[in-house]
Amino acid sequence: MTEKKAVIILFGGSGDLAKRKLYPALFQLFVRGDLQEHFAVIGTARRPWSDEYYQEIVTAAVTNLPQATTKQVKAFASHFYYQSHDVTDSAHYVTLKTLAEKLDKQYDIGGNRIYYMAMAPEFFGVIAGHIKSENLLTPDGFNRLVIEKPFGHDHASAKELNDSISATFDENQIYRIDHYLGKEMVQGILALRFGNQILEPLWSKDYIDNIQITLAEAVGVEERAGYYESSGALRDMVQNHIMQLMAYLTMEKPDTFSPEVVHKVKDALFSSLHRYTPEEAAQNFIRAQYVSADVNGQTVNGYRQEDGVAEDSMTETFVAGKLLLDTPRWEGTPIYLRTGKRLTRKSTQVTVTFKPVANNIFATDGEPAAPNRLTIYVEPTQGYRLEINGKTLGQTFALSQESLDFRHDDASVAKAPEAYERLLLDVLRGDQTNFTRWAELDQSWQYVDVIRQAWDATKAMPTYAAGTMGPQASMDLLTDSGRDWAFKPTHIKLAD
Ligand SMILES: NC(=O)C1=CN([C@@H]2O[C@H](COP(=O)(O)OP(=O)(O)OC[C@H]3O[C@@H](n4cnc5c(N)ncnc54)[C@H](OP(=O)(O)O)[C@@H]3O)[C@@H](O)[C@H]2O)C=CC1
Ligand SMILES: O=C1O[C@H](COP(=O)(O)O)[C@@H](O)[C@H](O)[C@H]1O
Repeated sequence: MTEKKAVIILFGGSGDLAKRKLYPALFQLFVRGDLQEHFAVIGTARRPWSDEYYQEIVTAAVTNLPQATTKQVKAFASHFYYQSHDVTDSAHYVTLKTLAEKLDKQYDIGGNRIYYMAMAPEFFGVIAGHIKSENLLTPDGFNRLVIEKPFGHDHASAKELNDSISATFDENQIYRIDHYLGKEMVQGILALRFGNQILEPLWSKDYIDNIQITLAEAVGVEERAGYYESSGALRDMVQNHIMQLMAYLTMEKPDTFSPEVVHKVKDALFSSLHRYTPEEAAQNFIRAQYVSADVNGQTVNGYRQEDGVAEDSMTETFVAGKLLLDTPRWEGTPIYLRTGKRLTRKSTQVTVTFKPVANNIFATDGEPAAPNRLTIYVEPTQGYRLEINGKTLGQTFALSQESLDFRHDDASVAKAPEAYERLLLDVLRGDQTNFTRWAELDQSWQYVDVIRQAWDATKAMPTYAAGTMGPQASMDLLTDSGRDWAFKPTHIKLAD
């Protein structure tokens, strides 16, 4: 493995994301040797911390990780420096530049810079503007911008944001994070699709009846009402994570596995989203909000009773919908998606239901054979299950459903890199495959805006009881065409 070199300037160094995700991910890269001697992190935020205090914060964030030894943690934390900095004040960028140059020399980095925006999105454009106006970009090595979600609030604000960062960074320097793209089993969709001759030729409307994507969460809004109230499930989960999963499930096969080619086929896929009129969107996408319920003997708050949520909040905590693609491969094949908070249990999974065999010669009553079904378990379980028909044991010839199951074991899952670790390594390596591009967001925001527009035209906010899999209307989306959600958990598990 070649050691990676960079000065990482982290805007929002005292924030929750930095402490919970970024420091642990960087530490794992350090332990694995991807980062060794030639890196430095400059954390910035307004609070007046010293380098020593900042290093204590970083130490606390990584000290309890399973692989952490005191020696390693100390060596790791010594690479961290702090600058008190208000991102709106251009004078601070001058000192930031000087410090970055000093550390570049000290650690023999060669001019590489990563600018990580772990702050509220309203600051993204301001920071990018100052990086340019105060000449922070280095001519010698690489300059890469990592930008957190949410990337905009709607199409107009996403475009405005994109224009503002694009005034400083080229598209090939921008790494827009969608942490689902860093998940093992999301990346595994590509392996499954394009690495198996038994699947690849069947992956189309000719053989597949429907695809279902579920991102179910057991938790409620937690402490994030401030953000979630203005977001809701459609913007928080559908526009980004679900759309990305959908693209990996349905895009054409890239000729090579390179970022440019993967993005080219993804761009084409996003351009083929079948756009609904607002009336069609209202029929094909439903929303709802969770209400209080007794779950496993405990009363669980409804969304409107959560801290920071308005009593008359019109924010949806659940979305289900039917999406169509205008491509020869998928014309007419429904892709059902749903996501929500306070559902029966945490589970991200995909189910691909194949069409039943034509002319079931084993049926005496003309009944079709059960359809084959492939389930991809993304999280917390990670693995696959293929349901097939076999002969029922015994004398009479009848079909019975059997399954081929594979699960990654817990120990291997625990050892595998976490999403942020994978993505940070990709940034260090300069691999943009697992990041989103503007062309995709351009399309997905336009798609989602129509749904929002349709919902905003009505005052109705349907509800579902906490601990269930959403409202009846979500089931009706499928039952109307004789289908059913494949994932129907019964045992409620609100805490993981
Ligand atoms: N937390 C999470 O799990 C996730 C977060 N994200 C995204 O990551 C980003 C950061 O989120 P999160 O860490 O939770 O947010 P926090 O509110 O915890 O952190 C915000 C950071 O910004 C700093 N800050 C605020 N205003 C200024 C300013 N004017 N100048 C300089 N620094 C400032 C704060 O420090 P100070 O107050 O000292 O200035 C703090 O370090 C957001 O875009 C969020 O949507 C995405 C996915 C998950
Ligand atoms: O981006 C987000 O994702 C989380 C769910 O992520 P997961 O990795 O736990 O599946 C969600 O809770 C949050 O609301 C959203 O902002």
